[in-house]
Amino acid sequence: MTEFTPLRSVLYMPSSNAKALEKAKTLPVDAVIFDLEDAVAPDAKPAAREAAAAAVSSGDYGRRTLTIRVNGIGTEWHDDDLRAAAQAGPAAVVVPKVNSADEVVRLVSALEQHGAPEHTKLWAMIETPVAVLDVLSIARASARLSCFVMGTNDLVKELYAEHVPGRAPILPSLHTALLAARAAGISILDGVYNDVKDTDGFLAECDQGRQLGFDGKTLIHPGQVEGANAAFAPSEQAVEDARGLIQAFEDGRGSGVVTYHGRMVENLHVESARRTLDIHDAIQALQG
Ligand SMILES: CC(C)(COP(=O)(O)OP(=O)(O)OC[C@H]1O[C@@H](n2cnc3c(N)ncnc32)[C@H](O)[C@@H]1OP(=O)(O)O)[C@@H](O)C(=O)NCCC(=O)NCCSC(=O)C[C@H](O)C(=O)O
Ligand SMILES: [Mg+2]
Repeated sequence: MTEFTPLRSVLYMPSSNAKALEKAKTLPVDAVIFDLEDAVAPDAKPAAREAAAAAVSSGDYGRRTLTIRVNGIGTEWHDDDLRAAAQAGPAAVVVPKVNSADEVVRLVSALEQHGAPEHTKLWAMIETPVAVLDVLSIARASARLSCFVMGTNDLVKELYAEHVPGRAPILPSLHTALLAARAAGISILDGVYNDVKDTDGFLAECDQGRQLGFDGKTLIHPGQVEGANAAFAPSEQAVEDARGLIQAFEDGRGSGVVTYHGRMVENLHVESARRTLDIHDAIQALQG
């Protein structure tokens, strides 16, 4: 058994879109976010809430990690969404625009009051300036908080910034959230890429997200799934290197440092290599 749950590809879909809900059963996504927030029109929200809860309870999505994104704190739909999501018992309830540790504590308490099972975690979206500025305390607010999800559209909007290749305007925010997630030992997912027809731009952003340290990427279209799965999985070369490096270190047992293919190897590199193999094994197990 491995402790990793792969979250390479995490697909949002409007819970009001029956076709999309059906389609997701056939897609090789690691996780699904049944959305009740931005992608659902106000009139459609009650029916979408029911559809999301039914989808989670259906057992029709195989090994995919299922989550529900509720409407934000303070909106007219939030309480009903949270209750329905808690009772459906998905892997996580995703809450947009979480702004403080206090909000996390209150969300967790509400989930518990609504009878959420223990396996239902909280995923907090980091998408406002105040959240970024307080992100470490948010990350540490509750053991039930297991993942950050970057909301890069809202972040760009709130900063009066622009969407540009390379994402320079929001890199400080992405780095800060990553630092907090790693310090707290939780997962963190990159934001979405809006242009569903721009494959090159999307793949470049996946590579950037992996290099920064994200565990995976949130997606908005089935055409983005394959690219994210490839980008956030260790390559064959990386797996081979990890095995070779560990072997080289074990062969040199007793000496704290060896070389592998000319590169210095110390215990910290072995730990990284073991993590690579754990992620690889978890992905293999998912596919098996
Ligand atoms: C972006 C879209 C509106 C495009 O829709 P459409 O033009 O219908 O796409 P296609 O015709 O290419 O679709 C082909 C088939 O795939 C299905 N489909 C499309 N999108 C999804 C999906 N997300 N999940 C599952 N299935 C999907 C179509 O039904 C077609 O099926 P078929 O005919 O049977 O072959 C659309 O992709 C879409 O609505 N995407 C999701 C949008 C969304 O959820 N937005 C909210 C989340 S993003 C966000 O808010 C992030 C954050 O908060 C931030 O601040 O950044
Ligand atoms: Mg948002």
